[in-house]
Amino acid sequence: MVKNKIAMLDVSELLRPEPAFASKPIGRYRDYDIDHEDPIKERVRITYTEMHTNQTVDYVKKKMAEWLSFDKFEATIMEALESLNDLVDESDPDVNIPNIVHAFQTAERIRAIHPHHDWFHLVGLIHDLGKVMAFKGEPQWSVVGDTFPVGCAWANSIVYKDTTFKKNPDTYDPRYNTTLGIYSKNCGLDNILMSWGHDEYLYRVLVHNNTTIPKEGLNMIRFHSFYPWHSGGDYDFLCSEDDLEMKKWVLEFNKFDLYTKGGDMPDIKELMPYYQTLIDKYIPGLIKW
Ligand SMILES: O[C@H]1[C@H](O)[C@@H](O)[C@H](O)[C@@H](O)[C@H]1O
Ligand SMILES: [Fe+2]
Ligand SMILES: [Fe+2]
Repeated sequence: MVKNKIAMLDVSELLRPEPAFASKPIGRYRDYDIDHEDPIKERVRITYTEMHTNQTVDYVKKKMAEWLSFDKFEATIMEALESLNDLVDESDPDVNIPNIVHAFQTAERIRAIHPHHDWFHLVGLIHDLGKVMAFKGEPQWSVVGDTFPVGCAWANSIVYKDTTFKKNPDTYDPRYNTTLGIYSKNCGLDNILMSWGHDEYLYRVLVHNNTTIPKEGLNMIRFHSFYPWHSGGDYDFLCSEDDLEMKKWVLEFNKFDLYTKGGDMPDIKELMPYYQTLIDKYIPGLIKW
């Protein structure tokens, strides 16, 4: 069933040509070089330093217990989206404007390339909505940025890996600092503890509220920030065969998530009615967050 739906997507997209819509040269995205004189680079570096210092097995378990009771507030998807007007993501070297613009840029480009998959347009629009946690007391380092598994050794492709984990107690914990750590080989991504952030939270919110977004769309949301895996070439040993199959679709999503950053400003007001119809179709009404 799931496979059929995936097969309907345009596979030529999977060749990952340089997306024609990228607004700057591809190599200029995701620049995490350290430059203490550059205020945006410093903002990004500090956010990751706090994240990599504090995201531990115990921390993730605590956050899951706290957020996955879905008793924090109620809001429609559109209300949550509008709140992103007030959020500038401090982990992102490519976006220095409110996240709602990024939501519409991602969604509109997906819509242009995959016109027939309306659920995919919606995934583009809402994929970062888990960032609402930042308005409910979570520091940005616990909400935004790339994700990575806790409970096993930090992989080399994690950004700033060599400098930012030095004060994290799990770095020195023999239960957690081997390649496999607490996991078994190919145990499946569903069975690992990921650093706490907006991906897992939104995925769980959608499932809890009985969304009808197809599985491949839910996985795009759940793993879109797992760059060390989908783009860094690490952690395949934790994956099941299904996970490896799914990676192609996460990468397909990533193209739009990343390379639309800095592109044309969407006319949000004009686009709202179309996206409201998608919300009504796949995740209507008041949502428990
Ligand atoms: O800084 C960005 C941003 O926080 C995105 O929402 C997240 O998905 C990316 O992984 C990250 O690099
Ligand atoms: Fe994101
Ligand atoms: Fe995003």
